Amino acid sequence: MADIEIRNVYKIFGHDAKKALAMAKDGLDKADILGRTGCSVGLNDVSLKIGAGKIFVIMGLSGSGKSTLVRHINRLIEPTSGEVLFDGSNILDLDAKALRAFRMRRVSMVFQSFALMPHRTVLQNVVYGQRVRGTSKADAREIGMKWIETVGLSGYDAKFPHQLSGGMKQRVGLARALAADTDVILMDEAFSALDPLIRADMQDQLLQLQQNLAKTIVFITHDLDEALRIGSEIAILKDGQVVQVGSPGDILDNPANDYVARFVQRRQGRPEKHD
Ligand SMILES: Nc1ncnc2c1ncn2[C@@H]1O[C@H](COP(=O)(O)OP(=O)(O)OP(=O)(O)O)[C@@H](O)[C@H]1O
Repeated sequence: MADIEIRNVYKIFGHDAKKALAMAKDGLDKADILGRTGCSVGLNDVSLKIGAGKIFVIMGLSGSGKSTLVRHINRLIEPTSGEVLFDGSNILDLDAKALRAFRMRRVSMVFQSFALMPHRTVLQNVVYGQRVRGTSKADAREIGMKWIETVGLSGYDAKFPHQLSGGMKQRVGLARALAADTDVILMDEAFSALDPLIRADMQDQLLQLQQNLAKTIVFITHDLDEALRIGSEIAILKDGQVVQVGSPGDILDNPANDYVARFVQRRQGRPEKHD
């Protein structure tokens, strides 16, 4: 189990990050800062607490900062300013060796693009993390076969990624993250490339698995329906800022502002409110 705290994180992309950071802290908006400095504000004073053992969804439109935010949790991206705490320790303090161990044992990631190794079989892909950390071939095989079966891919262990459909590839990605047995799984638009029925199946399967696993899952999506379906808690991002955090019920019943309300109205098929 692991809980994560993101504290006042800013991420500025571009050469004049210091100037842009000061402007963001002064409350200038993203477009203004881009115009004046050429820097893109990826995240703007994001603070979030992600509780252990839950599915926490980060939702927002394209460019709102979802991928940038989730990549801070395994330090694929470092903040321009702010802290990322994992069970109370700042992961920015980890040295290279500790960071490798952290990525191997504590947090794994499932990508929209599957990111499977094409010349390795399903089983080899699934057990890769276990093998890297020194698990014997026999033990890794046992772990791998268990997860391959759990995600519904029995009989496909010796196939190569190109022999699988998109939905099957994403099951391999999920089995790989589960086999790595980390406390936290980051899922970046993991189901977005799948067609609607397969996507709904994968959502169901994730919810079902989670009942037993109780992992800390951070799930990114641009789809409110998906967020409401699988999230215990949902954070909505706009222009790198958190505009609302709440349960699915909170988001539906009490949208924090017009931006969130428009998502909810669109979902319910009502005409948008203009005032
Ligand atoms: N490497 C980078 N260099 C420059 N700007 C970047 C970089 N990565 C992200 N950005 C900018 O940061 C902002 C947030 O991007 P991010 O990819 O996190 O959004 P997103 O919500 O994940 O979008 P999408 O749903 O399209 O993946 C955008 O304005 C983007 O242009």
